[in-house]
Amino acid sequence: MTTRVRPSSKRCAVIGGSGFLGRHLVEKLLERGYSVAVFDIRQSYELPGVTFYQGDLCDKEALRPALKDVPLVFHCASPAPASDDRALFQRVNVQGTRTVIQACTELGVQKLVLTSSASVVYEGADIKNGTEDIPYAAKPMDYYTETKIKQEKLVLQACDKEGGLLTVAIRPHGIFGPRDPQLVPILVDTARRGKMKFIIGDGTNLVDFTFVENVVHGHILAAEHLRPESPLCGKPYHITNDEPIRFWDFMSKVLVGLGYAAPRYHLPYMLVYGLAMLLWLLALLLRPLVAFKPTFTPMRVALAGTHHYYSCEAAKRDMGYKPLVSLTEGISRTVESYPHLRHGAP
Ligand SMILES: NC(=O)C1=CN([C@@H]2O[C@H](COP(=O)(O)OP(=O)(O)OC[C@H]3O[C@@H](n4cnc5c(N)ncnc54)[C@H](OP(=O)(O)O)[C@@H]3O)[C@@H](O)[C@H]2O)C=CC1
Ligand SMILES: CC(C)=CCC[C@@H](C)[C@H]1CC[C@H]2C3=C(CC[C@]12C)[C@@]1(C)CCC(=O)C[C@@H]1CC3
Repeated sequence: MTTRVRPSSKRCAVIGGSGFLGRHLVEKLLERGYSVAVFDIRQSYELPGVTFYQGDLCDKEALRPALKDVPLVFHCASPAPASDDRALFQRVNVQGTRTVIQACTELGVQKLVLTSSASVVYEGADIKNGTEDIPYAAKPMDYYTETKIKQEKLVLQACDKEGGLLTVAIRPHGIFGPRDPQLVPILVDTARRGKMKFIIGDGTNLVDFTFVENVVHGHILAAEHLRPESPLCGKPYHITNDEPIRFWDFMSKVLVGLGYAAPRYHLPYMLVYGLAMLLWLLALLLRPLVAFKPTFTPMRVALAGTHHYYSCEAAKRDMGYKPLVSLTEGISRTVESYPHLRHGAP
C-alpha cells in the first residue's frame, strides 16, 4: 500500500524561482515560514530552506519531484521578452504551462498561482486605469504577449472548484527593483550608448511601474486567499504600485539617480513609431542573412509613448491588497542596488 504524505500547508514550489521576481518571492516566502522547492532551468543561488530542482518546465518527469507533496505552486518562469523567439515562447509559455497544469493535477496540487502580465490587454493604444474586464489584445504586439495571453487562458480555464486544482493569475506591470536584469540595465545601456537624449511624444503619458516587493506581496495574498468559495478562483488580478507616473519621469529619476543626464529633447511619437516599424520589417527581411535586434521595437516605442496604467481595486477588494513600498522608496532602493551601473563606474 502506498501512503500519500499530507502536504504541509507551509510548503510550496516556485517555478522560475531563480529569476528576478522568483527569487524575491522565494525570499519572502522563507521569511513567512514556508519551505520552498525551486524549479528552474538554472540555479543562481543557494539558501537554507530552499531545495533546488534544475530542469526544463516542458519536461513533466523533471517537474514531478519538485511538485510532489506540495499544496501550492507559483509559476513565474518565462523566456525574457527581449529574446523575441516565437518558437521558444510557444514551447515554454504555452506547451510548458500545459505541462505544469497536468503535473499539478496529477500530483494533487491544490493551488496554482500564475504570474501573467498586464500587457495581455495592451495593443499599443492608451489604457487609463484599466480594469480586469478589458478584453485580451486581439492583435498582440509581440510574440511574448501573444503567448502570455494563451498561458493565462490555459491556467484560468483549468480552475476546478469541485475539489480539483484552484487557479488565479496575477498581472503585474513594469516590475522594477534590486537585481532586475531588464529595466535598469536596458536603460543604462541605452544611456551609455548616448541614445537617452530624447523623449518620445510630449512626455506626459502615465504608466505603472511596480516595485518587486509589492508584486511578491500580491502573489502571496492571492495564494492565501484562494479557496473554493473565494472570488479569486479562475480570475486575473492587476497588481500595481497604485501610483501611475509619467514614463519619462520614471526614466529620468532612475537615470539621474545613477548619475546620467535625463532626456530633454522631444521627438514626435508617430515619427519614432514609424521608424521602429521600418526597422522591425528590415530585421525580418534580413533575418536569413544577418541577425540584428533593434533597441527601438514598435512595442517598446509604444510602451514609452502611450498611457498604460491599471486599476488594482479588485485586488484590494478581494484579497486586501495594498502596496507596501511607495514608488519613491522603491526607486531609491533600486538605484542604490546598482553601484556597478553608476555613471563612471569601472
Ligand atoms: N519583469 C517584468 O517587468 C514583468 C514580468 N512579468 C512576468 O513575471 C514572470 C517573471 O519575470 P522575471 O522575473 O522578470 O523574469 P526572469 O527572466 O528574471 O525569470 C524567469 C525565470 O524562468 C526561467 N526559465 C525560463 N524558461 C524556463 C524553462 N523552460 N524551464 C524552467 N525555467 C525557465 C528563467 O531562466 P533563464 O534566465 O535562464 O531564461 C528565469 O530564471 C514572467 O512570467 C514574466 O512574464 C510580467 C509582467 C512584467
Ligand atoms: C511599464 C513597462 C511595461 C515597462 C517594461 C520594461 C521595458 C519594456 C522598458 C524598460 C526600459 C525601457 C526603455 C525603452 C522602452 C521600454 C523599456 C525597454 C526605450 C527603448 C524606449 C525608447 C527610448 O528612447 C529608449 C528607451 C530605453 C528604455
